[in-house]
Amino acid sequence: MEYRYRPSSHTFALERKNLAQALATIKKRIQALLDNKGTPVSGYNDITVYQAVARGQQIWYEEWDRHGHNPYYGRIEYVDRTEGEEPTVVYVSKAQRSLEFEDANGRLVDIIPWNAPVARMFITHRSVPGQWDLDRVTRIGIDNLEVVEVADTFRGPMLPPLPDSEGENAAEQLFEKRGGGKLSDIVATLQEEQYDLIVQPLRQNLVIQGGPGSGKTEIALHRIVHLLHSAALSPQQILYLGPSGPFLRYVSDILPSLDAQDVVLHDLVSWLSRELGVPVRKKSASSDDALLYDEVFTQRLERWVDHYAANLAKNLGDLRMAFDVETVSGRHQGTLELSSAQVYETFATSSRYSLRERWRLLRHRWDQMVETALAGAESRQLTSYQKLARQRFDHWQEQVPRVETLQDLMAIYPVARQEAGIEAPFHRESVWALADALALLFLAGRFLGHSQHYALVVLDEAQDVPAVGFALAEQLVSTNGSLTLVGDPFQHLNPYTEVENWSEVANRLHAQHVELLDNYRSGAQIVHLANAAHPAGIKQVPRRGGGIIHPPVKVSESKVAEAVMQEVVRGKREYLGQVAVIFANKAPRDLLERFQRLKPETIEMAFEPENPEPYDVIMATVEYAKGLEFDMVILMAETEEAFETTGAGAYQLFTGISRAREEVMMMGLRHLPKLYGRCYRQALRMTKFGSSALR
Ligand SMILES: Nc1ncnc2c1ncn2[C@@H]1O[C@H](COP(=O)(O)OP(=O)(O)OP(=O)(O)O)[C@@H](O)[C@H]1O
Repeated sequence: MEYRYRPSSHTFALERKNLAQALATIKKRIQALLDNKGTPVSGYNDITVYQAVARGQQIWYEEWDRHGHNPYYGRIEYVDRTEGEEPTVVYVSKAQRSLEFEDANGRLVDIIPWNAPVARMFITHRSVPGQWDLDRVTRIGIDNLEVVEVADTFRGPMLPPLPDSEGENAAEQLFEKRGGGKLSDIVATLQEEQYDLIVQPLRQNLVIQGGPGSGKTEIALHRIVHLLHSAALSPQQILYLGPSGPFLRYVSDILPSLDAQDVVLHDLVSWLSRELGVPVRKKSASSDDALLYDEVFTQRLERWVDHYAANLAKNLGDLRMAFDVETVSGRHQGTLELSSAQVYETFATSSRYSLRERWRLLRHRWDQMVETALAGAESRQLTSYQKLARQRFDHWQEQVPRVETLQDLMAIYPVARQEAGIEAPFHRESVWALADALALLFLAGRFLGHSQHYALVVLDEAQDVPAVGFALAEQLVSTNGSLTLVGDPFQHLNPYTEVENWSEVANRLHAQHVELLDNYRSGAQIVHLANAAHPAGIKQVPRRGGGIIHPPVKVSESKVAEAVMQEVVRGKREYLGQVAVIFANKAPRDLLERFQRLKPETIEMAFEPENPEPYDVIMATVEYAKGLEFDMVILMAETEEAFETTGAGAYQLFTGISRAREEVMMMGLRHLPKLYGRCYRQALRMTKFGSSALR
C-alpha cells in the first residue's frame, strides 16, 4: 500500500514549492557557470587544480543541464544516528553530481545520486541499523516542470496518521506500460535485488541468470553507469558484448540517459571480427561440432597450449655461452648455461603468462645471468659479451617455430582444434564460425597476450555463447576488475549451448550467482503462458497486470497474409509500441513479400532490419528477436515442427512468447500448433483458479 496525496493537499503544495526552489537553484547555478561567475574558476595558481575545477564545473553543468527539467524521483526523510535526532531530508536524482538547495521551509537539502548509499533506502524502505532510521519515503512524479504526483511509499511507525483531507491509501503502482520499442532507464522503480547487484563492488564477478523480462540487461547497464562513477572508470575500461546490432540499438538509450555518454556497446560477432581482422559469422559451421561449444573444448585447448609450451622447451635444449673477462680482481672465465630444465620450468609451469611473456621471462633470466656472471668486467668487454649473449639467445630461439602474430596463430589453429578433439574438419574459409573465432582469440590470449584488458567485462545474452567465449571474457578482465555474465540458459536457441544452470560457471569464477524470477516486461497472462511453455518448468512471477493471450489458429496458405495483416493493423491501432511477427526458423520469402504488398501505406514494416527503431512492424526469426520486446507478438509457425518440442522448438516458443508486453497470438501455417495450444489451455486454467495474483 502507498499513501497518495491529493493535488489540493498541504504536502502536494509544499512539494510544488520545493520543486520551484530546486529548479530556480539549478537555473541560477547554470547561469552563473555560463557567465563564468561560478565558484571559483580563477584564483588558482596551480594550473592542474584550475583545470580540474573547471572540468568538474563543466561536468556539473552538462549533467544538470540534462536532468534539470526532472531533477529528482522523490525524497527520503531519515534520522542520521551519528549526527543527532534531527531528521535529514534528501532528494534522489538521476544526476551523478549532488546539488544543495534551500527548500520551502528554509532548510538546506541535498539532491543526491540514485546510487549513493543513502539512496538505497529509497528502494528498500528499510532503516540501516545503528546508522540511519528511516521515517518516510516519497515518490514525486514530475512532468513538464510540474509536480504531477506525490505518494508516500513508506511511512515509519513514528509518523502521525494523516487526515483524510490530505490523501488516501492506494494499491502500490505496478510496472505499467510505457510503450515504444526501446529499453529505458528504470532508476525510479528499481527493485532491491536489482539495485544490490548494480552496486556490487568492482571486483565482484556476477553471474546473473534470470527469466525473460527480469531486468538482466537493465541491471548490467545500470552497473556500468554505477561503476563509471563510483570506481571512476573511463569508458574505455568497459567492454560490453551483446548478441546483435539491433539489440544494441534497443538498449542504446539507457547509458546516455544516465550520464554514461562514451561507452561503446559491441555486438559479439562484429567485435570479434574487428579484433581478429577476419569476417565472423554467428551460425556454427556444421552439425557435428557440438564439442566446440562445450567447456571441455576450452580445457583441451588449455592443455594443448601447455603441451605446446612443454614441447618447445624440450626441443630447445640448453643455451650456453663461454666467457673470459678481465675484472679488477683478475681474470674471470667460465660458461653460462640456461639448462633445458630451467627452460622447461619457465615454459611449462608459468601458465598464467602468455607464451610471449614466457619468452620474455626467459630472455630476462638469461640477461640477468650474463650481468651477474660478468659483474666487475671492464665495460667494453661487458658490452660485447652482452651483445653476443643476445645473439646467442636469438639464434637459440630460432630453432623452434615462433608464434608472434595472429596470422601465425591462424596457421596453427587447425592443429589446435584437431588436437582438442574436434573431428569435423576445419576449412580455411574466408569467414570464421563464432566458436572458432572465440577459440582463436582465446588462444591469442594464451600465446600473445591481449593488448588491452578491461576493468569490467559484460557478456549479455550469454546463453548462446560457446563456453570458450566465457573463458575469453575471463581472460580480458584486468587484475582489479570483474566479469558480469548475463543471460537465461532456458532461452538458449543454439542446440549446443544447453546449460541447465550456471552454478558451475559461477563457482569457477567465484562469482555471486543470482536467479531472478520476477517478470517486469509482460502482462500477467503472458507470463502464465510463458511459464506453461518453460522448458524446465520454472515459474516466473508477473509484476504487471493484464496481458492478452489468444488460442492458436490454423491458417491456410491462401489466407495467411490477410490474417496476419488484419492483426498487425489492429495491433498498431491499439498499442504505442511495435508489433512483431516472429517465425521459428525461417520466414518464407513469398510470405514476406505478400505481407509487404498487403500492408497499408501508413505502416512501416521490415524483415530483420539492422536498425529496428523506425519500423512499426518487425518481421523476424526468434534468433533476431532475442532480448528485444514488442507490445504485440504474432508467432508464425511456418512448419509443423516450428515451435514444437523437437530440437530447439520449446526454447523458441518460450523465448518467442516472452518478447510480448501486452498481447500474444500464434498462427500455424496449414496446421494447428500443438505445444502452444497446450500451454494456452494451461495458462487459462492458472488464471481461472486465481493463481494470477500479482506480487
Ligand atoms: N525495476 C523495474 N522497473 C520498471 N521496469 C523494469 C524494471 N526492471 C525491468 N524492467 C523492464 O522490464 C523489461 C525487461 O527488461 P530487460 O530487457 O532488462 O530484461 P531481461 O531479463 O534482459 O530480458 P530477456 O531475457 O528477455 O532479454 C524492460 O522493459 C525493462 O525496462
